[in-house]
Amino acid sequence: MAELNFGGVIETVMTREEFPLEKAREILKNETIAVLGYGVQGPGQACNLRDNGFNVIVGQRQGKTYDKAVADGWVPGETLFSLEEAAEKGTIVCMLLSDAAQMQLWPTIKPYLTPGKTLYFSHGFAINWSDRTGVVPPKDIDVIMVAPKGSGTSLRTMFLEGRGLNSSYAIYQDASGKALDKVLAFGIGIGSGYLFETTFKREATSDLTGERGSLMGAIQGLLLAQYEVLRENGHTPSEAFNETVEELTQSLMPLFAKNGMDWMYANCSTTAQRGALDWMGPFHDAIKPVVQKLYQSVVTGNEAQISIDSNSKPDYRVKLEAELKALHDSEMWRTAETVRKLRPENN
Ligand SMILES: NC(=O)c1ccc[n+]([C@@H]2O[C@H](COP(=O)([O-])OP(=O)(O)OC[C@H]3O[C@@H](n4cnc5c(N)ncnc54)[C@H](O)[C@@H]3O)[C@@H](O)[C@H]2O)c1
Ligand SMILES: CC(C)(O)[C@@H](O)C(=O)O
Ligand SMILES: [Mg+2]
Ligand SMILES: [Mg+2]
Repeated sequence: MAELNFGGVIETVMTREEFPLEKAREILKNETIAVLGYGVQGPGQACNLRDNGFNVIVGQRQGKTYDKAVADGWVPGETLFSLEEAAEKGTIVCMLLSDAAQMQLWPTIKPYLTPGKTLYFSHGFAINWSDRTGVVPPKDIDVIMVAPKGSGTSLRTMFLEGRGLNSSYAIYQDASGKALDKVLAFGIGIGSGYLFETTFKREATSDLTGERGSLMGAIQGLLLAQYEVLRENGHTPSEAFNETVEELTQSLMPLFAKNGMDWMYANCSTTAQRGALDWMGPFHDAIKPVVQKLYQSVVTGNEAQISIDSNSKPDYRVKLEAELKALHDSEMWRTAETVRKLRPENN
């Protein structure tokens, strides 16, 4: 594994050069990979593995996502089964059900986890909060994780573009003595670029913090606050949206994605640089206590419990869809629809 310097801290990283696809195929050549769940990660991982030449089957309950699996070329009775049938046939059983469903269906899946099999996750949730989820694997199986650092949709589109999404990996149980080779082969098989070492606990807590924080929750909170202030002070929707979101995603984010924050700053006016450098402090100081509160809520298991409780309610989907519709129907995101149409490439 490569030893890389991350801002002065050395970490080990597995690269595709060191662990080529041929090696991954060789390691997993006798395995049947059963992907349980065909929501967001399921399709990304199952299709990438299939395209990379692995032996993959899908387990999915009947309904909309079952039909999506058929449309993606999975054949009922050959490569597409019920959850129970797939868990029985699979030698690597992949828990790509929603985190709440992994907990609910654990008593159904567990009997199929016979000695010598491997249980695979893409999140540390079920294992790290096993006191709340009840997911306690038998001792005579391997338990591994590859957690792509991004949406399953991006995992698939980046794979099709010849790119790769980086993932972290961890081993919870190594009954076979071969779990490391297996987890690395799996990570390369699903199309990861680089594989970062972690633990189930670190992945679970950092992932929940990230998605509640800067990746999703905090970004929407910040953008909305600025949009509202601009609107309350007489700016038009298009102006408020352009100065809050459109310029960020279209012009500035690609700059700092490519060459870092200083590069983005260097490509803006001295007026912008002075003001941004002055105001990053007050923003940091206002937000850090909120991030600290969030991290405590994650690490104590409170966030996991909220997720378990809400996801287990029968009207969960209906309520979630209503909340997402309210976001969609808000002035800010309706403005976004019109602004997106005005991108020259969309005309
Ligand atoms: N969404 C992502 O891109 C992403 C990224 C990284 C890691 N993960 C992790 O990957 C795993 C899968 O996440 P996801 O977002 O793809 O899940 P999801 O919410 O899209 O659900 C996956 C599948 O679970 C099935 N399911 C839900 N409830 C069920 C039930 N009661 N009975 C039977 N089937 C049921 C659904 O039919 C669906 O096909 C999770 O551990 C998640 O934390 C997800
Ligand atoms: C894609 C994310 C946000 O990184 C993932 O953690 C998820 O839960 O969907
Ligand atoms: Mg997550
Ligand atoms: Mg994540």
